[in-house]
Amino acid sequence: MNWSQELINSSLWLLKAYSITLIIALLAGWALVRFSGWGRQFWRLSGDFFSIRHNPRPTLLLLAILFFTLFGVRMSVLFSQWYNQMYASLQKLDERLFWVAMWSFAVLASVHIVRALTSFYLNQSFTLHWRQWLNERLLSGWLDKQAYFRSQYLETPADNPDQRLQQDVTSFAAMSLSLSMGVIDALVSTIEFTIILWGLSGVLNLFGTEIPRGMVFVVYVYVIIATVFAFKIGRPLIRLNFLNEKLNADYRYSLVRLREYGESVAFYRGEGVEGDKLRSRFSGIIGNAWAIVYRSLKFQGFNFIISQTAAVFPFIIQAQRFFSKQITLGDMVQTAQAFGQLQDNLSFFRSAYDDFAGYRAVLDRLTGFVDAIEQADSLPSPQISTRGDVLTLSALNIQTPQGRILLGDANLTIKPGEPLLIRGRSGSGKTTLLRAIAGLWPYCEGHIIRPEGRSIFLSQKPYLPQGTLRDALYYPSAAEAGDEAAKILALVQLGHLSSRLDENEEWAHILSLGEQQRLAFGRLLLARPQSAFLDEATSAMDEGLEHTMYALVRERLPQTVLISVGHRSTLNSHHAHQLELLGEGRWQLA
Ligand SMILES: Nc1ncnc2c1ncn2[C@@H]1O[C@H](COP(=O)(O)OP(=O)(O)OP(=O)(O)O)[C@@H](O)[C@H]1O
Repeated sequence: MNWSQELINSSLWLLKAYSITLIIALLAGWALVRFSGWGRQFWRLSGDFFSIRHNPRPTLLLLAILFFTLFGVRMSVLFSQWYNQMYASLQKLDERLFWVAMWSFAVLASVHIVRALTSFYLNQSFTLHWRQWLNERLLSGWLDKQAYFRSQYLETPADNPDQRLQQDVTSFAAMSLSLSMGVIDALVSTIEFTIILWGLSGVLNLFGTEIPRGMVFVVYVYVIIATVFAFKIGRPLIRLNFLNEKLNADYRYSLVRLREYGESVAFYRGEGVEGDKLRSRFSGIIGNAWAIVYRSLKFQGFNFIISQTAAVFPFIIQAQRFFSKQITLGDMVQTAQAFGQLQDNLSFFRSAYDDFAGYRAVLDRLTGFVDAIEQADSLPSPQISTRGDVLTLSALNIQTPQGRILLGDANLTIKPGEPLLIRGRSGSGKTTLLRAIAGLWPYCEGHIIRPEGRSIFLSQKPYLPQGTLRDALYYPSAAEAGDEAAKILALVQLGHLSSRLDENEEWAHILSLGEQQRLAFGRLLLARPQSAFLDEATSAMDEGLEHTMYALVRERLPQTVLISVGHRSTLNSHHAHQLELLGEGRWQLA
């Protein structure tokens, strides 16, 4: 191998291949985005990531990855030539040439290792950045305008958002890159190795017919026939693997549910029913796994036959030309090697077809998720503004999603120091009125003016975040060090917990419901909001505790506009006014 010449040749080859591939890839990319449904889906998800104005880095990285992919193709061509040279030296018993070949290999292998590692690093770095970017885009869309909550009102809410955010985002980035670069690699390699094989092949005598360059045609026919059969035998595996994912996810979900509702199941002694369900789900997984095993036996069996035959096939075809001294041993070995490469590259398109079906499912799930976010954002929202220190409802109408009127034309003003109690029978719309005031209920018209400053909503089952008790007490603000938290705990009669303020526990499972409700009152006292909305927030307390909690709030937060929802008559004494929801939208203020 003439190194300086090879360096020039390879550089020129790379330059030419890079320019041609880049132009074709750009044109193909443009046509796919323009004319194919999935191309459009791809661009909708990630077009902004490739915006050079925003950030040129991803595009530059991609250009570098393309370069190293083509470099890889060139390296395999050089290795193929090396095989030829090496075996030629053995055939000629030329020791000098043999050692030259060994040194050449050292250089080639070193370049190959550096190239492969650089390529690996660039690929990983690009996929990680892409994944980070897409995760952030979807996560902020999901959180910012409360789509995670409001999307439940859509006709077709996005199922399993957790899977879409975690698994699909990961697969999208990795598969987009591996499929696109895989296609480029396979196409360029196919062209290169077809050229090599073309040069090595002579006239093939097949059943008395002479086919010039027959070897090249034979390899294509061989691979096409093998591909068709492999496709037919392997096809059921796609569905079985998909089913495997789904059955495992269902089993996991049932196990998580058992943990979540452990206490209720234990009280009911429901282990039998739960066990039956878990076992039946698990046996579904095992049944499917056996189907995969049997199908894989056939599939792998076929693949073994094909690959074992491919190992000797090119030798058989070239044998006659070798023994009649038309080609060297090097040519013979290079033929086998090029044959193998070509077979690999052409097989790529068969396996890519399967991957592509999975990729389209990922695209559908992710664009469905973006649709759900956009639709949730465009659901109507009540007009809410903040002004002064009173709460005003003007001409407020609230309906259910089905159009049943819950509150008709409500007009009222609530001042600090004059708390309002909302009453009404179950299902009359009390909680929904609070949701409307919080801006969470899309099905309402009218105007809501909330006092300026912070609002706090306490529900019957308070939300406790993961973390320490201190985090739970300050939620959603950041926890503060110091002994104010302990003082507040004592006030809400949770003094026995003050030594455990900084313990990381599943507090939602440890604290009783009454304790959780008192913790929520502590949160209210710490946050000192301008308005507070309490939805059956004392339902699990006895009347004495309820009295203490309300007395605390009224004494410590006299400037807070307070609205409660509740059924108990003991609540009356803590509220200056009562709003009674009478059904069909009628209401009465007392
Ligand atoms: N997401 C929803 N989709 C459809 N209907 C809903 C939804 N949320 C609430 N509703 C309906 O709206 C009505 C009012 O519900 P809401 O929870 O406000 O009642 P409530 O007065 O607070 O009842 P309770 O005293 O039992 O807590 C109910 O008929 C309920 O079924």
